[in-house]
Amino acid sequence: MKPPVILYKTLPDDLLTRLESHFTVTQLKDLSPETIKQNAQTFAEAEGILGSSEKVDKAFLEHTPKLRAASTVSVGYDNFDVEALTERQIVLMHTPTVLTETVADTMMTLVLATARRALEVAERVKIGEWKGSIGADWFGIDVHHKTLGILGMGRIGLALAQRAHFGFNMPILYNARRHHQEAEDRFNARYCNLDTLLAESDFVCISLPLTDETYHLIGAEQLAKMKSSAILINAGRGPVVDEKALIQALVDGTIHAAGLDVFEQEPLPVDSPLLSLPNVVALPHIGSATHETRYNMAACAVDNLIAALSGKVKENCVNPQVLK
Ligand SMILES: NC(=O)C1=CN([C@@H]2O[C@H](COP(=O)(O)OP(=O)(O)OC[C@H]3O[C@@H](n4cnc5c(N)ncnc54)[C@H](O)[C@@H]3O)[C@@H](O)[C@H]2O)C=CC1
Ligand SMILES: O=C(O)C(=O)CO
Repeated sequence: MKPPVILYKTLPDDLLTRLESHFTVTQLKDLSPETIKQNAQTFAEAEGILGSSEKVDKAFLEHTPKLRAASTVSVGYDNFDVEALTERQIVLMHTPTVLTETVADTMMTLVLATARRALEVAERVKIGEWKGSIGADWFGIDVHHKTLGILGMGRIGLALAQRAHFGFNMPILYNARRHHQEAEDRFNARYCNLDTLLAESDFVCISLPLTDETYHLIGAEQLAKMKSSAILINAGRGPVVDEKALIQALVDGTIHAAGLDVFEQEPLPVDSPLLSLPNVVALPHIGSATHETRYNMAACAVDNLIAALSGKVKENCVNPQVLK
C-alpha cells in the first residue's frame, strides 16, 4: 500500500501525477483547525505532508501521530516548530537553491524601484500628470556606485552581492555571524558589525531568516543609525523589522524609503499606513514568484517528500539529525 500523504497546495498536473505514483494523496485546502476537525482520520493516518504557508506546531502534531516527513514548498521554515518535529523524528524538507537567483532579482527590483521611484512616477504618468519636462520633484537617486549592505549573507545574499558588484559597481558591506570567504573573494564584500553597516550603507538589504535572534532585529534604534538618505529593503521575513518603528522612520524622514516584499502580517492589511506612504514600494511576497521558479520549487518539494519517505534523503533536509 502507498503511504498516505496530505497535500495542502495546488500542484501542476505532472507533479501531482508524480506524487500520486508514490503516495495515496488527499488534497486539502489548508491545515486549519477546522480542516483538521473535518478530516481527523486523514490527519491521523498521514505519513507525509506537502505544502506551504501553514503553521506546523506542537498542537498540529498532536493530530498526526504517524507523520514521518514534512515537505515545505519554500526555503524559509519559520512556520515549522523544528524542535517539536525533531523530537518526534519527523524529517523536515525545504527548497533552497532553486529560488535563490529569482529572489535576488526581486531584491534588485526593490532597490531600483525605490531609488528611482519607478512605481510612483509611473502612476503619475497614468493619471495624466506628465504634462511637460519633469522637474526635480520627480527625480530619484542613483543606485550604481552606492554602498549596498547585506544582512543575511547566505545563498540569496550572495546572489544579491553578485548583481550589485558586477551589475552596478556597488561596494558591498555585510554583517554575519562569521566571515563569508566567497563573498569577500568574488565580490570584494567587506565584513563589518551591524552598527557600521547601518551607518555606511545606502541600501540596507535583509535576506535573513526569521528566528528568535532575528525577530525585530531592525527597530527604532537601528533605523536611527541609518543615513537619512538610505533605503531599507526587506525580502527576508516581515517580523525581522519592527514595522511600527519603520513606519515612524519613514514618516519622520529618519530614512529615505523602503522596499518591502514581506510584512509582519500577510496579506498586508489594506489599512496599513505603509500603503499611504509614497516612499514605500510594497510587493505581495513575490520573491520567488515566477512561473519557472515556482514550478521548480514544487518539483523539488515533491522529490524531497519522495526521498524522505523512502529513506533516501541526500539534500534539502532542515533537521538531518533525525536521519541518523
Ligand atoms: N521574499 C521571499 O519570497 C523569500 C524570502 N526568503 C527568505 O530569505 C531567507 C534566506 O534564504 P537563503 O539565503 O536561501 O538562506 P541561507 O540560510 O542561505 O541564508 C541565511 C543567512 O542568514 C544568516 N543568519 C541567520 N541568522 C543570522 C543572524 N542572527 N545574524 C546574522 N546572520 C544571520 C545565516 O548564517 C545565513 O548565512 C529565508 O529563510 C526566507 O526567510 C527566501 C525565499 C523567498
Ligand atoms: O521560500 C520562501 O521562504 C518564501 O518566502 C517563498 O518563496
